[in-house]
Amino acid sequence: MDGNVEDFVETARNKQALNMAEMTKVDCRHIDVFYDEKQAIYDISMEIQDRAVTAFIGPSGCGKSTFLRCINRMNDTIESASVKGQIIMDGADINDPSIDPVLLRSRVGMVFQKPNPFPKSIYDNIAYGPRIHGLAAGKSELDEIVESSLRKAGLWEEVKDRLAAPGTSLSGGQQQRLCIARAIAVSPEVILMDEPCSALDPIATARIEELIDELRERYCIVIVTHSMQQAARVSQRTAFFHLGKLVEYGDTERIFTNPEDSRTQDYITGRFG
Ligand SMILES: Nc1ncnc2c1ncn2[C@@H]1O[C@H](COP(=O)(O)OP(=O)(O)OP(=O)(O)O)[C@@H](O)[C@H]1O
Repeated sequence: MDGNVEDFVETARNKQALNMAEMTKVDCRHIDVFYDEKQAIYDISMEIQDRAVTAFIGPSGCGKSTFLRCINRMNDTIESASVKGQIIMDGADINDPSIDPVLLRSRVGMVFQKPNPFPKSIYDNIAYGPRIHGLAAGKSELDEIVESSLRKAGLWEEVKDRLAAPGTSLSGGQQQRLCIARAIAVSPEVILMDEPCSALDPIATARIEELIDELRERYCIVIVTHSMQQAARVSQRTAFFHLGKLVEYGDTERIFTNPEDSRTQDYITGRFG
């Protein structure tokens, strides 16, 4: 064998780490979405990796949010919307009639553009999901879930002495971290974020971006963003959408430095969009 045993073991560990990091979490196959007769998404297939951040970019109206909503069946809530194709998660198609969309949405959490805390206390915002899904056996377990979710969202130190205060009494950036903590509280596997920083100032945005970077070690994260800088800062993979089609998808660094398609190049250099 070339080299020493330590080198060999180290290489094997690195390979394993790489394989782990590159595992597919969500496999989207031939997705079409229609709003009544109008088609908004055309035959999109893509594999989204686990323990990584995938950014969806593209000009306004290209279908980023529509496609994102397919991943937790939020389009079911829009009467005119219909989705075709398969989305395989852990071996099962999430669109199969046997899948309960409410349970699915606890596995695939969502954070929206505008922070939307419930009109409840900070504590109850987090405790709500675990309560309805029966995730805590009693009060002390619920307290633990609330604390650990707030810690993971980087909010615990700021709110631990005011858990009974309304969620809406927090600043915009804190409210968005509260919504992230609420998503985390039901132990999701995937977190979808639809322009989560668009209502925040640069400091609150930086805090959320740091948080996304920490969370990617545990979750599969998909973020829709209009900010090229944000996509480049937080994601490992980037998908460029145009007119309802997936034009290009790959490692963020390559997409931003050496895109294959002229439409991607034009968009990232600000020539359109
Ligand atoms: N509820 C809806 N009913 C009918 N059409 C819709 C609905 N939501 C989106 N659309 C249409 O589907 C297309 C894709 O919209 P979508 O919001 O997914 O794009 P987007 O890339 O996320 O845009 P933006 O960056 O502006 O948020 C657009 O033509 C839009 O008008």
